[in-house]
Amino acid sequence: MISQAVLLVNLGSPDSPQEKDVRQYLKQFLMDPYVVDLPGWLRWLIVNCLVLPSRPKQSAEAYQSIWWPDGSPLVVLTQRLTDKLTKEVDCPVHFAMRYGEPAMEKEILQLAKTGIEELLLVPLYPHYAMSTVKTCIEEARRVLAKHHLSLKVRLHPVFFGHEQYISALEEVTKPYIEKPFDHLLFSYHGLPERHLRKDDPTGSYCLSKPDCCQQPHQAHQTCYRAQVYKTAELLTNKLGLKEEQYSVAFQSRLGRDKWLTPYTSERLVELAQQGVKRLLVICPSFVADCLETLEEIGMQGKEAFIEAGGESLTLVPCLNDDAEWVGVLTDWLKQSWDHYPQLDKM
Ligand SMILES: C=CC1=C(C)c2cc3[nH]c(cc4nc(cc5[nH]c(cc1n2)c(C)c5CCC(=O)O)C(CCC(=O)O)=C4C)c(C)c3C=C
Ligand SMILES: [Fe+2]
Ligand SMILES: [Fe+2]
Repeated sequence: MISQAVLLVNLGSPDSPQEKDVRQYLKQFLMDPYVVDLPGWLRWLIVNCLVLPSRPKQSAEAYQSIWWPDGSPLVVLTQRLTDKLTKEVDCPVHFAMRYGEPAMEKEILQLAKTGIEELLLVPLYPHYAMSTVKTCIEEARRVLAKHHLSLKVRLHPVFFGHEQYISALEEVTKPYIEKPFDHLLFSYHGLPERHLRKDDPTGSYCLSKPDCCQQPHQAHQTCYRAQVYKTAELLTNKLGLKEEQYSVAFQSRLGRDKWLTPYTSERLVELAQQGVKRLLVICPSFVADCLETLEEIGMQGKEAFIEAGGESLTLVPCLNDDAEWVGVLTDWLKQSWDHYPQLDKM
């Protein structure tokens, strides 16, 4: 039997909600070439001259409004999930964050020192994007090369359409749709449209026509938009919702580029103006509640919706450390890992 370990990876948070820690975190995050995918000198200029002078103060206030006594909700919830999985799975289960602490480098090194031979990297993102999954893969590759580690690293694939993932989402959503509501909004984290084109393996399919994501195509293996629409379609089918009962929008736009549309901020106002009073919002691009769900939707979004004439905005919680989700991950981790691709063969 070879010795194995699991490393769950999520995005990460600042060390504290203080402005100086938020600045350091934003700097590391936004200097990542898979996030701000511009030539190095231009990225440096934008991050240092446009973002860092003002954003840390604004983001720190947002973080302060959702921070928990034991830390950032994203980190605390990922820790709780890890603790529950540790009790179910026979090998060590650790978690790391792509930005901030616990850093991927530290966790991979710590596991390598225990003498494990095989590591399963599980990016906690249902949908592929270069700013999430790809950057985790590249960071793992960098760490392996830097420390000359001969560890076999396998990658858990994205799970946007996996039946068990959809069932876990159904379980957390059901109690909310059983009460009266007018509309369910799927609010996914947005991306610059350019990222979709860059990741398109055919080089020409993504965004070539308005309904490109609705036609089956090999480009969808890395098409974030096609994948998020698939999650919405599968979940609403399971919940038995009609097309007019739900819609999809994209949140958290940053900068002046064109991001995926429609924007959540605009859609919330539109829905209120169309007469929607009781709105449910679900955010399936996040597996754990975080700044983007608790503050952007649960606070700012709610205020905007009510100001535009809506009556209530209810946020459906993320999967977090929900028992059904723990069961699904346990199943995936206990299966044979042979079919998970090896990083050095990808
Ligand atoms: C779920 C997938 C995510 C994608 C895709 C993503 C892309 C992306 N994000 C930014 C910029 C920011 N995102 C921020 C916070 C944040 N983003 C995600 C996830 C995705 N990002 C999460 C889970 C969080 C919350 C972290 C937490 O601590 O709770 C932030 C920081 C906060 C702020 O200042 O608004 C920024 C900045 C870009 C540019 C991008 C794609 C190019
Ligand atoms: Fe983000
Ligand atoms: Fe597409």
